[in-house]
Amino acid sequence: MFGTRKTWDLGHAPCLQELWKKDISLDASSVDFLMSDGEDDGSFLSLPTAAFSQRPSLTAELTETNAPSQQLLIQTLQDKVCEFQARLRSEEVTRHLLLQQLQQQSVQEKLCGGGGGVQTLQEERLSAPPTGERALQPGDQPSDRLICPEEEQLVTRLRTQVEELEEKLLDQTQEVERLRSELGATDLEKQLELLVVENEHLKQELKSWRSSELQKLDAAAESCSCSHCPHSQDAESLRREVSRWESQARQRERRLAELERELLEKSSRVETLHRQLDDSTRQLDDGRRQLEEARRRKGEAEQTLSLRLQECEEELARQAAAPPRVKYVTQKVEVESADSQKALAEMQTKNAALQEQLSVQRQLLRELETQLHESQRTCAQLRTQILVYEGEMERAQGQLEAEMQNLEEEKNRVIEEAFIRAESEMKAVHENLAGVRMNLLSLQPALRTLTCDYNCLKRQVQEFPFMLDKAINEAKQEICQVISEVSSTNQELLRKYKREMNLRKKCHNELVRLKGNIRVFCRVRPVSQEEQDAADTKTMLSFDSDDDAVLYLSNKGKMMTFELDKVFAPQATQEDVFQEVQSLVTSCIDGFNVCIFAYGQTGSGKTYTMEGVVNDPGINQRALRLLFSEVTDKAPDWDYKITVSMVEIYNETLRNLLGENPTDKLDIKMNPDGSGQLYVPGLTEFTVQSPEDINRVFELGHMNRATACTNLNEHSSRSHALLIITVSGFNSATGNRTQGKLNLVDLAGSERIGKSGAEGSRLREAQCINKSLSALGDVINALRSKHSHVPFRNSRLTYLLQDSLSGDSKTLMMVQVSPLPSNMSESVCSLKFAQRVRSVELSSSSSRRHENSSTSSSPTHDSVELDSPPVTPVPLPISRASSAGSTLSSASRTPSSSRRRSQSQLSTGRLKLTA
Ligand SMILES: Nc1ncnc2c1ncn2[C@@H]1O[C@H](COP(=O)(O)OP(=O)(O)OP(=O)(O)O)[C@@H](O)[C@H]1O
Repeated sequence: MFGTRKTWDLGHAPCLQELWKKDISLDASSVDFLMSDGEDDGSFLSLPTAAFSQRPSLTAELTETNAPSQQLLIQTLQDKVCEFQARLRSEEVTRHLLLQQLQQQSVQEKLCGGGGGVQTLQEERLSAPPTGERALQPGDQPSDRLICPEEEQLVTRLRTQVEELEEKLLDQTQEVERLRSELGATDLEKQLELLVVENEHLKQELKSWRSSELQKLDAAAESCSCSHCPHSQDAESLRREVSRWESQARQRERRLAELERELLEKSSRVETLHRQLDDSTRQLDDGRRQLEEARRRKGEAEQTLSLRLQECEEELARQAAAPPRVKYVTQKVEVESADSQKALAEMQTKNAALQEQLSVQRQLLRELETQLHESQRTCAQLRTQILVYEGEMERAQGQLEAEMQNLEEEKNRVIEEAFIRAESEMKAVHENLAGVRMNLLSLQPALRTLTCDYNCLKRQVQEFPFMLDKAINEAKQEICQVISEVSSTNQELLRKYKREMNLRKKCHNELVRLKGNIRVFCRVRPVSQEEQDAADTKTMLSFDSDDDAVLYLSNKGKMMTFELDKVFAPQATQEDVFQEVQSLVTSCIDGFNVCIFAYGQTGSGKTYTMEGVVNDPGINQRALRLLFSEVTDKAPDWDYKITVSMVEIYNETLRNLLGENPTDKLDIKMNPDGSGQLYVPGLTEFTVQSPEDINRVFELGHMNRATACTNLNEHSSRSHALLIITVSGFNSATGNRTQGKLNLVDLAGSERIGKSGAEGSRLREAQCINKSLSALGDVINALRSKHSHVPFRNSRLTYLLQDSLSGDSKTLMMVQVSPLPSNMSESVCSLKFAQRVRSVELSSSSSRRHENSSTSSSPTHDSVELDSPPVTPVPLPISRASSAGSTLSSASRTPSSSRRRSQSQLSTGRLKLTA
C-alpha cells in the first residue's frame, strides 16, 4: 500500500521545489509520505499516491501549462497546492489509522505466536525516531503546514511585483509611443524644412523680381537719361526700398537660422531621451524575459510534479491493492529515509539558490522601477520642454508667417504703385519725347540759324573785351560826372535845407510873433462840489460861443468885457490848454526862450494848470513829454540835451528845490568868466531823458518844498515855483548849436492881502508877493512901452527871468479866474492886469539880456497897490547854474532821509547832475 508513490519533476520549478523542500524539512511526519527518488537530481518529489486519490483531476489541472495567462496559472497552482495540502493531511490521518490497524494485527499475531520482530521493530521506530525527525506518535494529528506562510507571502509578493512591473512596462511602452507621436520631431523638422524651402522660394522670387524690376528701371533710366527725370528718382527710391527689403530678408534669415539651431538642439535632446527610453525599454524587456523564463520553468516543474503525482497515485493504488507487507515497508522506509534526507538537503540547497535568484530578481526589479521613475520624470520634463518649444515654434512660425504676409503685401503694393507710377510717367515721358522729337525736327532749321547767330556772337564775344574796356571807361567817366553832379546837387540841397530850416524857424517865430510875443490866456476853473453845496454859485462869468477870446463878467450890475488871446471855459481839459501852449514849447527847441506864467488869486487853479494831478498832468509834464518826443523825432540829425532845475522864490529868497538842502538861499550873480552872463551858484540841474526821470525830479522838488515849510498848501500860495527847462541842441551835419530855455512859473496868489491889514509874517509875505508881481508888471509895462530901462532887477522873479522876458523871447501868461461870486473883485483885478499885459509887445529889435539903465518908475498894477521897490539899473546877463560840484560842496549836508533817498535815486538813475 505504501510502496507506490507519485513523482514530480521540480527541476524547472524552483519556487515549488523550494516550497516543497521547506515544508518537508519542517514537518517530520511527512517523511514517511514525501520520499524523494534517490536516482533523480532532486528535481523530483515523491508523494504518496493516496494523497491524490481523492482528487484525480489535480494532475490534469496542474498540467495545464498552456494557460493563456501566467498569472492565472500561478494562482490556480497555488489554489491546487493548498487543496493538495489539505488532502495530504487527510491521507496522513488515514495512514495513521492504518498503522494503528497494523499494530493491532501484529499484537494479535504475537498472541498467536508469530510476528514478534515486527512489533519490536514497529515499537522501536515509534519510540526512537531517526535523527532530525520526530517519531510519529499514536494519536498525533497530521501537520497543518505543508507550505510555510513566508513562501506564500513571497509568491504573492512576487506575483504582485510581476504584475506591477508588467503594468508599468505597458504604461512605459504606451508613454514612449505617445511621446514619439507627441514629440512630433518629424513634424517640426518638416515645418522647418517647409520654412526653409519657403524662405528659399521667397528669396529667389525677390531676387528675380528685383533683377527684373531693376532691369526695367535701368532700361527706363537709359531711355530717359535726363538727370531731372522722375524715373531716376523713382528708381533710386525703389532701389532704397529693395535694399530695405533685403535687409529685412537678411534679418529674417538670421532669425530662421537661430530657429534652426534651436530646433537642432531640441532634436538632439529628443534623440538623447529616445536613447534613454530605449535603454529603459531594453532593461524592461530583459526583466520580462527573465520572468518568462521563470514562469516557463515553473510550468515545467508543475508538469513534472503532476506526472509524479500521477505516479504516486498509481503507486498508492498498487500498494492498496497489494497484500500487507508491513515489515518490508517499514524497512524500506527506514532504508529510504536516508536517501530522503539526502534529497531533502539537496532540495534545501536548491531552495537557497532559488532564494538568491529571487533576491537578485527583486533587486533588478527595484532598479528597473527606479529607472522607470527616472524615465517618467525625464519624460515629463521633456514633454514640458517640448510643449514650450512647440509654443515658441508656433509663435515664431505665426510671427514669421504674419511678417512674411505683411512683407508680401507690402512688396506687392509697392510694386503695383511703382508700376502704376512708372507706367504713367513713362507714358508722359513718351509723350514728351514724341513732342521733343517733333520739336527737334522743327528746330533743325532754327538750329542752323542759331548756329549762324552763334558764330556772329562768337565773333562779338571775341571783340567783347575791347568793347567792354571801352564801355567801362565811358561808364566811369559818366559816373564821375554824375557823382560830381549829385554832389553839387547835394550841396545845393543841403544849402536849401538850411535855408528852409532857417525860414521855418523864422516863419514859426513870425507866427508866434504875429500871435504876440506876449500872449495872455484866461482859464476859468470849475466850481467844485463843496463850493456848490456851501455857497451861492450863481456865476457872474459868461462866454461868447462865437469868440473864444472874449469873457463877460457881471460885477455890481455892470457887465465888463475882457478880450484876451484865448479864454478857456471851466469845462476845458488840460489837453485843450496844452494844445494852445505847445507851439511855444516847441519854439524852445529852436533856441527861443519861453516863459509861461500862471497868474491869479489863491485857489483859482494855477497849480492845477501848471502841475496838474497824477492822472491828468498839467503843462509842466506835458511840455517835457512833448520836448522828449520832438527831440526824438529830430534825433538822427540833432543831438539834444534837456536839463531841469526847480526853484522857489519865497519872500524874495531863492531856494534850490533839487538841491541837497532846500533851505539854503541862492543868489543871482555875475559870472566871473567875464562873459557878462548871470548865473545862480549852487543851482542844481538834472539831465532828464524820459518821463520817468521827470516824475522823479518833480517828486524830489515837491519833497524839498514840503521840507522847507510847515504847511505846504499855504506855503505854495505864498511862493513862486519855477521849473526851468533848458534844451541844448547840436546838429552834427550842419554844426549848428541851439539853446532854448522854458520857464514854467506857478506864481504866488495875487489877492490883495495888504488891504486886509495883515501883520507880521503874513504882511511880509504879502509885501514880497506884491513886490515881485508889481515888478513883473513893471517889466512888462516897460517892455510894452519900449522904455529904455526895463526894471528886471526890482525883484528876484524878474531878475531870474530876465533873459526869458527880453529880446525875442516869448511869454505866455495864463490868468486863472475863480467863477465864485465872492471872488469876483479879485477876478476883475486879475483880468484887468491880463488885458494890460496883452497889449505889451516885446521888441525883437531890443537887445537881449540888457536892461535899460534908466530908472523909470514902473506903473503899478491896479490891483497891486504896493509900491515898487527901488531897482539898481545894472544890466546883467543871466546864465544857468554853476557846477553842481561846487553846489554840493557848498551846500549844507542836512537833508532829511527821504530827500536823501530821492536824491540818491536821481543820482543812480539816468538823471545826471550837470557840471
Ligand atoms: N480846471 C480845473 N478843473 C478842476 N479842478 C480845478 C481846476 N482848477 C483848479 N481846480 C481845483 O481847485 C482847487 C484850487 O486849485 P489850485 O490849488 O491849483 O489853485 P492855486 O491857484 O494854485 O492856489 P494857490 O495859489 O493857493 O496855490 C484845487 O483843488 C484844484 O484841484
